[in-house]
Amino acid sequence: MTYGTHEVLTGVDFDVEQGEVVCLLGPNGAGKTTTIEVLEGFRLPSAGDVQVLGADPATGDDAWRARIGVVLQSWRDHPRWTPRRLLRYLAGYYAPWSTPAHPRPWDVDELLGTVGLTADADRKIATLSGGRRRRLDVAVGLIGRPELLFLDEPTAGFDPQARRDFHDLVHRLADLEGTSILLTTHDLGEAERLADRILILTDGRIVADGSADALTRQVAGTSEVRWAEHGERFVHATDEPIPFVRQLLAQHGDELTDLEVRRPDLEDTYLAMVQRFESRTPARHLAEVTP
Ligand SMILES: Nc1ncnc2c1ncn2[C@@H]1O[C@H](COP(=O)(O)OP(=O)(O)OP(=O)(O)O)[C@@H](O)[C@H]1O
Repeated sequence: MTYGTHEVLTGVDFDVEQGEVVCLLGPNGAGKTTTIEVLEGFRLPSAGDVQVLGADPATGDDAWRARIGVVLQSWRDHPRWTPRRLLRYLAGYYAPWSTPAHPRPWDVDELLGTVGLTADADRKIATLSGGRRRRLDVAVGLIGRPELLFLDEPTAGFDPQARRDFHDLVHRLADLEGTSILLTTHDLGEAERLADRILILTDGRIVADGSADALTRQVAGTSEVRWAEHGERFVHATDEPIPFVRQLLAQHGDELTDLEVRRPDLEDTYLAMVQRFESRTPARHLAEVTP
């Protein structure tokens, strides 16, 4: 994918299975939104092959579009309408595409309840807080009961309870309805909780693809052992935490008042992978210009 002469995506190759929750991670400007917009059919790719629900998004018709839900990173809503009116209006577009196997749209009252907007259903959208407007964005993405849902930073602005409720909703959609979900986020805890698979995009390429556990195992890093003894706290970095803890317990077991082993988590893994790739980039350029 290029914007003018600026190459933005150069190595993006992946499949998503039905019911899978895949999370696209990457630094600002890596190309996540561009990738999602190409898959949604909002942008025409400059080259390459894209199939979404069996069709090329560039030529997807209304029947194809009705099967897809989209929550954009920013969305211009209708400030003078109410959430209920907006959702009822949009719901009407999906009704013709309802089938016995896949009834559409979502019942508006039920959906308002699901995203926690019942109390705000009849307020003007302009008067809603940023987080509540974001919940409405999510409802707009869901109203057609999509088989495939694209979520671009869906929880930006959510309070902790709304975030937790949203995570439960994503699990329900994937596990109970078989909805496939591709989302971007900068919240690595969220990615770890939600994603069956994580793709890390850096500088237009996918540099890692796997479950949070598998990625963390790939970058087997140093663990930290923390303990407290006689009111004093200690920390020790080691690649072999188990022998170290065994020795610690054998020597000081009775005196320990606290003990914690912290293994590298997704955030450590993500930062290590992005740094590893970024530190390679200048070397690659150097190699290219060296005769
Ligand atoms: N309409 C556009 N015209 C020209 N360049 C663009 C356009 N949209 C995005 N870009 C460029 O493409 C690159 C990738 O942008 P994109 O928005 O896809 O990144 P992102 O990974 O989603 O970033 P963020 O995490 O900040 O949302 C950036 O260098 C950006 O400046």
